[in-house]
Amino acid sequence: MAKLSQKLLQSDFSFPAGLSLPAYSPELPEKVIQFGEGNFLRAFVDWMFHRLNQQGLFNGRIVVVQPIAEGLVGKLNDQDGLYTLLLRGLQDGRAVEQKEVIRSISRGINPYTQWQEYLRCAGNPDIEFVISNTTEAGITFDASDRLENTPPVSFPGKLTAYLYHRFQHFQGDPSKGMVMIPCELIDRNGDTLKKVVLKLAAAWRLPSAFTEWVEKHNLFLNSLVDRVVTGYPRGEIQDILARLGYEDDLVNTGELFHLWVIEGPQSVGERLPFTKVGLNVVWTDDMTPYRTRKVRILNGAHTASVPAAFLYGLETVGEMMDHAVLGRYVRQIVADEIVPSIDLDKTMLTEFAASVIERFQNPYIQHYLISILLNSSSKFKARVLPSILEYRRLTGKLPVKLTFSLAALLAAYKNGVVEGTQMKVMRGKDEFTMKDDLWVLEFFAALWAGFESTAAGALETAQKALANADIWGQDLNEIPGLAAKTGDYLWQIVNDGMQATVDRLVK
Ligand SMILES: NC(=O)c1ccc[n+]([C@@H]2O[C@H](COP(=O)([O-])OP(=O)(O)OC[C@H]3O[C@@H](n4cnc5c(N)ncnc54)[C@H](O)[C@@H]3O)[C@@H](O)[C@H]2O)c1
Ligand SMILES: O=P(O)(O)OC[C@@H](O)[C@@H](O)[C@H](O)[C@H](O)CO
Repeated sequence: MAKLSQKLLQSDFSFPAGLSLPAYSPELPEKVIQFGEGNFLRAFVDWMFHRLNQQGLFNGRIVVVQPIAEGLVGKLNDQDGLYTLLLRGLQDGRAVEQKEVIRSISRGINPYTQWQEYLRCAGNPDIEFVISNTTEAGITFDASDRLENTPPVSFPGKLTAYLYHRFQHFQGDPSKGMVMIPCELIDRNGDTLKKVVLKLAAAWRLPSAFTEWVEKHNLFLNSLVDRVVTGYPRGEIQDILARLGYEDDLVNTGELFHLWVIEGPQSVGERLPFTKVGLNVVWTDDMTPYRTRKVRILNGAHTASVPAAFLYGLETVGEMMDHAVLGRYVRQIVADEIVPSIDLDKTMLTEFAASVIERFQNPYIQHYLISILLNSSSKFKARVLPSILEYRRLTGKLPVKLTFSLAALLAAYKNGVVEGTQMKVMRGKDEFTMKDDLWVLEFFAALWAGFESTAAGALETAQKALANADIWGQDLNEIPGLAAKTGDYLWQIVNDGMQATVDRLVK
């Protein structure tokens, strides 16, 4: 089979009916620089710019920078930046599949081997927007990072070097400032990125004129993204390629639903007219309610249910939703514990919760529980713990199932062995991998190594786990009753197994 490429698109190859092909020139100028070549950005931001270009409303393409040494830009360049995106779900009860070849990426740059090429982009006046999604681990201050590194290690380090080069190249021209729109799922991502860039500028002793230029003439917008992106469809790739009739190493999949909330001025919204092509992009001056709603309900429901469902023996979110016990467990968590813990309009929350349940049931996408399990401890802190604390503050009681979800998470590390940067754990006879920060994995490995298999041992394990303020942001033993209840559930999981424990809890 021929590989997807610009040449193939321009040939008389017979593409399948129903596949939408790009209708704009492959030569549009580069106007966006994007840090991250992962599944999410390619199924979301790059798809949105593609939609704008299809209507002639942006007329620009995206240079993709690989933020870490290993990645996909080689594969992207092999396919001239092209890839196939399949968006699938139910619309008014009907199965819908949108198949598109996306052309918005001009090329990929690996700054580890193409540093000068990377810096040349900073001197290109057409490139005015910076997009990023480097996972929650990406926007951090690394005191050991250096401007002299080619490239600096961290994403903010690379961005600071880029902005400094641009500042020098255009001699501080105020009109050459950039608009940064990070997509990382961290609170106020734009503000955080700006702080880290300014901290690096100070640490690197860059001139105050540069700092002033960054502050006055560059915008760092906060944004919130929402779409379930399931990535490369490994379980069905042969079937998909047979239907497409060509090779594509970068096939990407996701749901139809999408929402991008951007806290920024209308003037920028006019330069990025996503709403004119029917995209669900909201420009607002306060994204807080959108974020609380999404992180606590959608991500919270995932994080609070996935360890239990995975240890129960299930593989995907769809299976979990269809399961007699786990399906009820997730719905009860959302309706009875998460929604009541959020201090926002209840009708709006209930409607959003219903749409989330519907999205989780999407029969056309395979969202693997193991992929959601990644970095669960920091996700629990940001996405579930606030609901536990707020529920208790509002009702004086601990939410039963969310408390249980903490025990289920602790159980997921049981008897784990750290190998390299990952942890190997057994689920029955099968081995699986827990991926998290190494220090978190090492903590849990040591904790479970000292476990005494009794009810008292489970309580002690829970207490020690909850005492780790580096993980949870506070000593959770201070929450009355939480350690005792978590220890109790943990013992039930260890002694009776996950299946019997969840069955009992839900019934
Ligand atoms: N997949 C989804 O449904 C979805 C939806 C909304 C938000 N997100 C967020 O997007 C992030 C990426 O998801 P994805 O599905 O694209 O994953 P992915 O594995 O396909 O891509 C990860 C990207 O992050 C970069 N990266 C990883 N570690 C990094 C580090 N330490 N520093 C800098 N860059 C780093 C990689 O180079 C890659 O570009 C997730 O962390 C998630 O929070 C995902
Ligand atoms: O992507 P993660 O790993 O941060 O979290 C897993 C899911 O909760 C997440 O991907 C959601 O599906 C997504 O945030 C929906 O917009």
